[in-house]
Amino acid sequence: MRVALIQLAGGSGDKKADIALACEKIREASAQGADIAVLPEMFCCPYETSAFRSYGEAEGGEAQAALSSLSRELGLYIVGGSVPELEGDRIYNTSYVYGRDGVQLARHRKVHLFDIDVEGGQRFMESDTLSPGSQITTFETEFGTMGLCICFDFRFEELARLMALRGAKVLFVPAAFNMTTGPAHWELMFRQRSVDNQCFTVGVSPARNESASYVAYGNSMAVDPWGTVLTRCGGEPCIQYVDLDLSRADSVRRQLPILSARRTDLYEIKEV
Ligand SMILES: NC(=O)CCC(=O)C(=O)O
Repeated sequence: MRVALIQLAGGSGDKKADIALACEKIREASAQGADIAVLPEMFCCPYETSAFRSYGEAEGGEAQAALSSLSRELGLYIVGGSVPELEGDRIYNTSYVYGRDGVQLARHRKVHLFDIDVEGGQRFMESDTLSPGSQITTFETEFGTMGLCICFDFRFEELARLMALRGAKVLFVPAAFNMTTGPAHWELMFRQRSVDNQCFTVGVSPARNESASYVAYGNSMAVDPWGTVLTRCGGEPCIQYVDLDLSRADSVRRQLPILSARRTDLYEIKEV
């Protein structure tokens, strides 16, 4: 299963141009034999709370239509980063996945909104304009079950564990860490989730743009079930390809039986 991590220089402020760039890079990935192309969080919208409504779209909107028809034309899966999704008065940070036939296979609305205020570092309040989703998302492919969540969601180990317990052997994470938390936690988090859940993890970020109000860390990466980093971008726009053999997850789970050896009878805080 060949995965293309497409680290885009998106968020230019021109939504049509960002969608066109994403489509051009997905075509390039398809020509390199990718089965699954993965885009970053908010790939056609500046990552600013004030931008989410004006760049947002309802179900079936411009970005989704473009990705759906491209997946059908090229016959590959697309994990379509995320877009601001408009529903009534609400805005969600939503990732759509399309199958080889262009049909929507999954929709994940970011469950944990990114509200942080690090002293001397990054402050961001998604909850100023976004609403949280409330579903755990997995989807089926001919390669097996896949999990999907968005950036800050991945800090919450329970969510990753639940995707793994549903059978996911690869966790896809469109994301956009920043220059405060990225250097400290990005690699650690992907390796940690991979080791804990004995699965592959794939994180795809926008490229770093020093003139943006929110500077993404980049460093899109894929990690295997042993915790080894298989591929990694730097800060520049790039596409990295990685071939994943999902039987490696079964093999690691057999040799080091973490998931099956859990003592779920003990993992509950009881009133005393
Ligand atoms: N877009 C996000 O959710 C950013 C998450 C992040 O940077 C973090 O440190 O967590």
